[in-house]
Amino acid sequence: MIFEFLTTSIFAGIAVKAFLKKQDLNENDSGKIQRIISLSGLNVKDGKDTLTTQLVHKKKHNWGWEYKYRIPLGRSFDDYLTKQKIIADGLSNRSKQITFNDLKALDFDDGILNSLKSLWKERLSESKEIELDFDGLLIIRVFDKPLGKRINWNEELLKTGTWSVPIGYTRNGNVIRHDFDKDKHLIIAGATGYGKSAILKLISTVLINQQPDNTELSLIDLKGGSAFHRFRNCKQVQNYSRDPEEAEKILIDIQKRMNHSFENVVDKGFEDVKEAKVKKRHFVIIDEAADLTEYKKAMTIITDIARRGRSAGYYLIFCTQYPTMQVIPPQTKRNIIARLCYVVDTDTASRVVLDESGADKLPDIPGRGIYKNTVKRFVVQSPFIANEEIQEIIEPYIEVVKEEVQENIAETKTVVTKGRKHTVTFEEI
Ligand SMILES: Nc1ncnc2c1ncn2[C@@H]1O[C@H](COP(=O)(O)OP(=O)(O)OP(=O)(O)O)[C@@H](O)[C@H]1O
Repeated sequence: MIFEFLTTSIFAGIAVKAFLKKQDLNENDSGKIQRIISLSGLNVKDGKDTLTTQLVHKKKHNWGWEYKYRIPLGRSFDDYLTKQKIIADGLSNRSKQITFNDLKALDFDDGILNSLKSLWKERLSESKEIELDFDGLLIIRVFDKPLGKRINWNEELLKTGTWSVPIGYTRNGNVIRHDFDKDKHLIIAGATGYGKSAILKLISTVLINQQPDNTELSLIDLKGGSAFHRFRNCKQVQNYSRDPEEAEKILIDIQKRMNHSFENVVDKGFEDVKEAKVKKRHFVIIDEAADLTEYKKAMTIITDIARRGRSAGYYLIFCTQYPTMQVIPPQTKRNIIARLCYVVDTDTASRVVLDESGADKLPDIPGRGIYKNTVKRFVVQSPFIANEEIQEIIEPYIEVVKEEVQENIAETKTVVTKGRKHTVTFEEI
């Protein structure tokens, strides 16, 4: 009884203190931001005067705070973007916010002290996330909670019968989707290890599941890895290659078939396959596109698919770790409006992919990216699908062809014919 009274009082005390502290911290963020901005050299000297960044407005939202500042003459929004990480780190500086909900969510399997200690440690290492924007005033959004570092795949993300695939979750829990029939091709970029292959596998799995009879895939995996390997025998996969020379031949063939589709659709007066009520869609997925830059014919065909494939139902998913003008030629880029950019090393790389800075300022989290389509721009955390989950979803569509494998195990032989793999006894052969 006494123990219960004591623990309840301690928790209530901590919660009230945390709440007050949080209010105080948040209220103070505008001033703190101004200080960080001044200290990072963004004030402007004008004769004897020093022009500073002036707070004009601040507003509390359910996700955090939005501050608006007037920037001094002589400074541009880009100057502030270059300081985004400094501002975020300054605000994260040892912010210890324990809320009542955190306490409620604790399980005490490890004992009260250990549970509190690990919660405290978690809060200390948690960093605040911010976003910068500009609408004539500098807008700084400070989020109460960071976006999840890993959001696992769940089957509710599937939309059977559509060409819409999940790209990521926003901070308010909305799922952002890329609809290939609407937004058509997609460029995916990001530094090594930030989730490009993971999202390509997710997209392939979702397309196979949602439209098993209408999806056609050409998987070109030039990274020398094995990202697409498990898909190679799916009935939807028409081409699979890990070699650039072979990839070029595949692209030549795809172009011929695209021309045929183009004649059937556009030359007959339809705007695109959707209007012509053609059901099939062909996805050309290239990872890593930089390895094709030496292959001029392949690059020309890629540009052609980007330009005419949108009507013909030939959609390009163009993935690279090296976003430069050589790898993503301007003619290709012009025809691929939707972009997904994970963390990149430089401002220039971010601009090549998104036409704006920002992906270089994302926190170092795999799966964290900026997705832009014709309408909007979102910071997202892509869902992560494990290989076992992929296998389970694609298993019904795996066919093995033209191989005959002999296994001298007992008196059986595994026969692989067009269709499913099955095991028979020697007498049956
Ligand atoms: N959406 C995600 N959420 C959480 N973790 C992820 C996500 N995507 C990838 N990861 C983690 O990052 C690792 C690397 O991801 P991935 O192989 O997709 O990177 P990549 O960008 O393709 O790298 P590279 O170009 O070097 O092949 C994965 O093994 C996984 O552990």
